[in-house]
Amino acid sequence: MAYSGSHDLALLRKVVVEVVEKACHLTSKIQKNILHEEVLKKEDFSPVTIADFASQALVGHILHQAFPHIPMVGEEDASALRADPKLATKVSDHVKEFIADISLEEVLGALDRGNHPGGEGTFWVLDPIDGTKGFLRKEQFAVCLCLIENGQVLVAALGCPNLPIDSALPDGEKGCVFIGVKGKGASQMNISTKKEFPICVSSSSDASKATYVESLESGHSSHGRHAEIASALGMGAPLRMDSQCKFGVVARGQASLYLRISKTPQYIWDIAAGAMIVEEAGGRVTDLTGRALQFSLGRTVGVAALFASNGLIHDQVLAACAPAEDSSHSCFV
Ligand SMILES: Nc1ncnc2c1ncn2[C@@H]1O[C@H](COP(=O)(O)O)[C@@H](O)[C@H]1OP(=O)(O)O
Ligand SMILES: [Mg+2]
Ligand SMILES: [Mg+2]
Ligand SMILES: [Mg+2]
Repeated sequence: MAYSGSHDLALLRKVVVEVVEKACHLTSKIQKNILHEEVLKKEDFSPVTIADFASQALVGHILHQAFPHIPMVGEEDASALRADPKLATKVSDHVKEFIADISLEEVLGALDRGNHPGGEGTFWVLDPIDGTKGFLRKEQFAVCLCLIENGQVLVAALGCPNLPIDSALPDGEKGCVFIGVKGKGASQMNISTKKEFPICVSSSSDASKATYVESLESGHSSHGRHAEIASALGMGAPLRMDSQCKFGVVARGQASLYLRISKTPQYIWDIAAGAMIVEEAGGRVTDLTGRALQFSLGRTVGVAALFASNGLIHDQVLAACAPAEDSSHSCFV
């Protein structure tokens, strides 16, 4: 459906793509030589690195300069860095490679811009590195940014520095950005050449011939439950990869289904950008009962289990999910 609001979507798209590209360069550079002491554990034992902090500070600062009145929901904040001045300086030095005159206090302030609670209204949503575990394994990760207005994602970009540009050439050139604009479709851009082309989901309506994709980490979603659903549909083995790159892989038709059956409510920064890009590419993203995801509830989408498909096999997947699904997986609000 065409967007009829007051935002200049072309301008937003330009800024979003440019800032995600910058964050891809920054995080890729850090990924090459990341040190053990540059990785912290959060309260939930998940890792966070200087690259996550630097990426959020860079994106937060640039967006604030361009759109001072739009707040941001981001995964990270500056509290760990305020307690560790040495690490804070390292982060700041990385950001300075892109914004020469930024001060340490501005870096910390830009990081703390991620503390917005979400809900109704207009705000950015940023996951500065989605798939930090993949990032540390030197595998897939994504920089995920979108703008939400009253629960609708208007513009989204997924920067995937390590994803092969052509899925038929897994050892070929890597590094792409998936882009979605409300009502205008989705595209894939090559990070180094800037070449861009429209993408669309697969045209396969036979679930038994479809490829599905899931997290590489068995602790992030239930591989066992995914396998039961896949088996009911007659699907083969999954493709496993870290991060929202999985949404990109569905959006460009490389896989027809992304299953994410977790036990914890999903954060909007883990879902919103990728889900919108799949929808703009012609696919569908819902919870296991077929309800659309809600991005105006706060910092989570309220559900723990969801899937993205090419649309054509969506009802078949819903039917396969239905019999054994525990209702406690579906709603946390
Ligand atoms: N225990 C967990 N359960 C579900 N998701 C998690 C868990 N720990 C981290 N995540 C988040 O899951 C996403 C990665 O999922 P995947 O396994 O599909 O790559 C990331 O957003 C990651 O956060 P982060 O952004 O910090 O990497
Ligand atoms: Mg994290
Ligand atoms: Mg994430
Ligand atoms: Mg993250």
